[in-house]
Amino acid sequence: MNSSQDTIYAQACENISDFQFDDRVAGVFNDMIKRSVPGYGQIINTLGDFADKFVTPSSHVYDLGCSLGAATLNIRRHIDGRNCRIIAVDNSESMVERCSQNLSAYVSDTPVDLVCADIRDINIENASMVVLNFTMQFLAPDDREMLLKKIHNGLVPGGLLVLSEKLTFEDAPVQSLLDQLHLDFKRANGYSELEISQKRSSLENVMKPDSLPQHEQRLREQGFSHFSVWFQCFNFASMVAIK
Ligand SMILES: C[S@@+](CC[C@H](N)C(=O)[O-])C[C@H]1O[C@@H](n2cnc3c(N)ncnc32)[C@H](O)[C@@H]1O
Ligand SMILES: O=C(O)C(=O)C[C@]1(C(=O)O)C=C[C@@H](O)C=C1
Repeated sequence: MNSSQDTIYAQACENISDFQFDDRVAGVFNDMIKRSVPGYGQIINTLGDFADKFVTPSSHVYDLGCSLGAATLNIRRHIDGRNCRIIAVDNSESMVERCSQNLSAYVSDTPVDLVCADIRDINIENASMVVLNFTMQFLAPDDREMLLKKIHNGLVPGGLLVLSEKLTFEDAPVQSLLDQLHLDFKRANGYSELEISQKRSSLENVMKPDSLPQHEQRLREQGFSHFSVWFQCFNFASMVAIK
């Protein structure tokens, strides 16, 4: 997947505006997320392995907040021949436009409905797998419960939700340690102190991470019977919840 280098926060800016998934971000997103989220590549690859195990014939797979289609592309490779349909949803027109180009670069017999919409407004039905890969953290906290309820209702029995999120920690020294390790990861990937601090300010009002206990409690309250963290690196984790 092509992407220019992310230099969005490289120049000092007087007023940092709230982070948006606009055309500028979409154009560098592949580079941005790989250099910002430790374990992103491994998570994307493993989504294909989950699909192998969970996606049942003639069912639906939902990729909610699909961005450039990295998750959809990987899952699709694993489920060809199962008569399934992937519904990939994002409310950023720039992301959807680029996602469409990325999807058409590969041949597959699994149709993808690429929808430019708010994930709070779509129907979920006959789903054997739903992916929320670093998307729910951008929803208003009050909307998360309703989204997870809708996902639970739309999953078939034994269906899988993969939920990846940035985390907060109730223990202050742990929070500080994992935050620092994440900052070191960004520095090692070539981001300057200015880039790191300007991006942090721009995300402050729009990205509201939860703690692991909050995630587990909310998922169980919405009816998920099985829950585990399957991957964690610093303050980023990916969880599985099974209906
Ligand atoms: C961090 S990115 C997700 C990365 C992507 N899932 C991946 O694995 O490469 C978050 C995405 O969610 C989308 N998004 C945020 N809130 C949304 C909403 N309410 N409805 C639909 N898409 C949303 C953004 O436009 C953005 O593309
Ligand atoms: O927490 C940060 O510093 C991030 O950059 C995280 C994060 C994310 O988790 O989605 C935020 C925005 C971009 O989508 C890429 C990465």
